[in-house]
Amino acid sequence: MINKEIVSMETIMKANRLQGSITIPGDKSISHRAVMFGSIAEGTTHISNFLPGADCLSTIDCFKQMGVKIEQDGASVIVESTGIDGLQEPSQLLDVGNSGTTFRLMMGLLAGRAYHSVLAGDESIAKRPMNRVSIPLLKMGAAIDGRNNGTYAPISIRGGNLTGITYTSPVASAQVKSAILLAGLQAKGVTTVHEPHLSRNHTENMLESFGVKVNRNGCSVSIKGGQKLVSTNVEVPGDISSAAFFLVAGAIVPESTITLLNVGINQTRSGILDVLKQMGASLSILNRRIVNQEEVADLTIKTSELSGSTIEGEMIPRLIDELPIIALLATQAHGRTVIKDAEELKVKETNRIDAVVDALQKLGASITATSDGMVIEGPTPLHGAAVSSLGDHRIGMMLAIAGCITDGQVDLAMPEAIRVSYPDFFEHLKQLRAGS
Ligand SMILES: O=C(O)C1=C[C@@H](OP(=O)(O)O)[C@@H](O)[C@H](O)C1
Ligand SMILES: C=C(OP(=O)(O)O)C(=O)O
Repeated sequence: MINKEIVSMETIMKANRLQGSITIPGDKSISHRAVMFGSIAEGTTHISNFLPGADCLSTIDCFKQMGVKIEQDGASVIVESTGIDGLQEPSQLLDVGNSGTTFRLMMGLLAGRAYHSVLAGDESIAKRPMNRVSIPLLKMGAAIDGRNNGTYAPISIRGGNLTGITYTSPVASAQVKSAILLAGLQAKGVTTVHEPHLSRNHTENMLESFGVKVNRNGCSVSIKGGQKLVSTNVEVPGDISSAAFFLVAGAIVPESTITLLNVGINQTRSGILDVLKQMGASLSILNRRIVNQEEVADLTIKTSELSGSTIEGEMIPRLIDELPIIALLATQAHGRTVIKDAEELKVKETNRIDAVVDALQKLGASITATSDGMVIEGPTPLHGAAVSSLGDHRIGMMLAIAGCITDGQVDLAMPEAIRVSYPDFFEHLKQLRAGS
């Protein structure tokens, strides 16, 4: 969120070209889950290529506070647990920092624990709706409260004694689905979640790796309570949501060729690849392989002639976090791009419809907000301006990539927000500018 006092500033100048290859850091969603599931599985879990971003470090801190032994050294993590019943009642508030994923998945987990806990986070977290998770967890029998009748953090939970439910979620949200499944794991009977479109399925994939049986049927998933997780090793693939910034950079900066190594391309996450192809980008998907139930590939992108497109419906959950950078891509495409069915953008780290539209308008883009997305006309030359990440990592990275094509520099306030998901972002951008 906007601080009155600007902490720091990053200046980004136009790039003549971007060349080279980057190994994309670990996936944020999968890193969170590896720590969480390792912490409730009996035994030792070794995690490699863990994302040491601020959000995932918050997840580690929360479990350490509940007595789990976790050693983290960069991208390598060792979790030692006696199982879910070994999690101790936290004596202090659990601080998730800026991480919605930590908050909502922990709500589901703590709903099954027969003790008291309180979850809180930063200013942005305090504005994000948590009732999407409190409502189903209350139905399962947990006692949950928070500001505005359990809607906003801090949220207090007194868990235990849960009964399985069948829940139809009004939103396609992996955080909601995962929270209910984690509560369901500790509930009597079977718990089923139906969602309007399939959201990312890393929870289902990884629960299976930890020995839990999960039944999937289209947009529905069921789990039987009482199953125990058995520790395993997790190799985290690179994060496609981080790769997206350099995919777009490669497509819009002149004379560029960028290769991104080790990128997770799970079908429920790879909407950005479909959109790039649909818009005419020169994109190659190479060396496809499966790592721990997750598909991985190397991606090469070149400067491309692009045309506008419509992005809507079931595609939205497959690229929800990529929409800010897709908006930038659309400013350089011929014709109109329409993004709809994306109201969820309003409840992320910022209202990402307003944040994207305001910032890109400052740079000279032809972009307007709609009630459920945005409309962009292109191509438009962009110019430099003073802008801010507003404390939102994805807005910060989008603006840094915009600075690579603007006439005149982009002065980006609050660039430190980027540490949440991509601590090496500016280093990687520098390497590509240098053509290494
Ligand atoms: O489950 C996850 O790891 C995430 C799910 C998505 O949120 P929603 O579940 O709110 O769609 C996504 O935006 C977030 O960055 C990570
Ligand atoms: C929305 C995001 O994360 P979270 O919900 O975990 O804060 C994101 O990474 O873009």
